Amino acid sequence: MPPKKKEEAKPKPLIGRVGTNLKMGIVGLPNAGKSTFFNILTKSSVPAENFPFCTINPNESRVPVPDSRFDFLCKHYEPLSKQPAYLNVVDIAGLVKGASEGQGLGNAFLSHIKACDGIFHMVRIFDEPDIAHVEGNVDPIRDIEIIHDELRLKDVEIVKKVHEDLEKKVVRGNDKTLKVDYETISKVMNMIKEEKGSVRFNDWNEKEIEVLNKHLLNTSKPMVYLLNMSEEDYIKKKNKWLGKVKQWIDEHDPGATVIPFSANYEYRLVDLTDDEREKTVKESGAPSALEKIILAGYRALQLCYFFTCGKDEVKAWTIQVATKAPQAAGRIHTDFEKGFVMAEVMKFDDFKECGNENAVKAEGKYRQQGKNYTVEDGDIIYFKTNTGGGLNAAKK
Ligand SMILES: Nc1ncnc2c1ncn2[C@@H]1O[C@H](COP(=O)(O)OP(=O)(O)OP(=O)(O)O)[C@@H](O)[C@H]1O
Ligand SMILES: [Mg+2]
Repeated sequence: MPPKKKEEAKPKPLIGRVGTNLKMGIVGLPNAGKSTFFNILTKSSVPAENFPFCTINPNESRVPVPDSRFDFLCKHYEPLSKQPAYLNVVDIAGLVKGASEGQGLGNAFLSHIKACDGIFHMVRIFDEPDIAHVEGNVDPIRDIEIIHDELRLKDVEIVKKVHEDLEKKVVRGNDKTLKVDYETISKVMNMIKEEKGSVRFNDWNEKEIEVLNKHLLNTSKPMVYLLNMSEEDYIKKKNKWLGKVKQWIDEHDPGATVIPFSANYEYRLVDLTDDEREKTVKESGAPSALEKIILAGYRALQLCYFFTCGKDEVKAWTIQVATKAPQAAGRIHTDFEKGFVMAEVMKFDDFKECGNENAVKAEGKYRQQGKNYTVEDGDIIYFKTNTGGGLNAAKK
């Protein structure tokens, strides 16, 4: 008897919006360093001033995702056009205690967060007497708790309404089609009613995730903590809050990415020429944390990319993790999804090791994959499609 074909584990759907145009929002108290960080990321000219609420409208930017594999491919193919993957980042005005009840920019700010898919949580651990702190003094744990609380309280407000509405329909109206919705939302309500409760901390099943994705709650968004320290502390790798904040996060948000950095130091580095930057980093012994931060944001959104390569273009195509080959082809053109025949896939490491496509083929490592193939990060792909009658190798 032939061996039973192993069932491929179906990946769980992701919590959040479906798509590749996802965004990280920078969230934190006023004067935490959000706009400074945004400016560094984009080198754009958002005002970064020493007064609260200098960012009134959300500012959005696209930041190239650094990747040595992409650089290698560009060097190899010397293409006319180079298209890296991008991370979308939004600078959001500072949130204050009571925002969920309309304090500060209140609800406007919270609706900006709603439009984001993940959060860079900017935490001020720099002590700088000239830069005002809305709460009067530097205390990052209190600040983190304020942000968590406001995000949670806004969710409570939203969920309460949804819950009441579902209760009417399911309990009183006996509408069975909304039973899962009602049960899931009741579970969410019990969870976030509690102080420090968060949707993201629970392990939801597929049906529940479908319900959650109708509401895109704040506390379901992945969070990357950025601990903004003074330049001096960053270079010395010492700060009195660092240990305490990490411990708090370990306890209350286990598994979250935490990156200490210094917005001031990065701001200085970003204006230097490559040579000057290299010299500064060598002298200080403190490398830039920017690449790490961008990658952490990209990963938090559960995005990855495959490459298409040729003399015309080397391009990284963003997809959500666990995307199948036809849907990945659909990123290039919707016709490629409809007319998908196969994906010819090289692994980047094989390509690097062998030196060129023919050598990869000769080694038998150039693989033809069908519609059930799950594209992996860094795959180099040629799609074959039957659009237009014939069989086409489709790159772009
Ligand atoms: N690591 C740091 N050390 C010292 N000063 C810093 C650091 N990071 C930022 N600053 C300074 O703090 C001030 C406020 O920064 P920024 O405008 O970026 O804050 P913000 O979080 O965007 O505030 P708002 O919510 O009001 O928009 C600026 O003067 C900036 O130069
Ligand atoms: Mg700002």
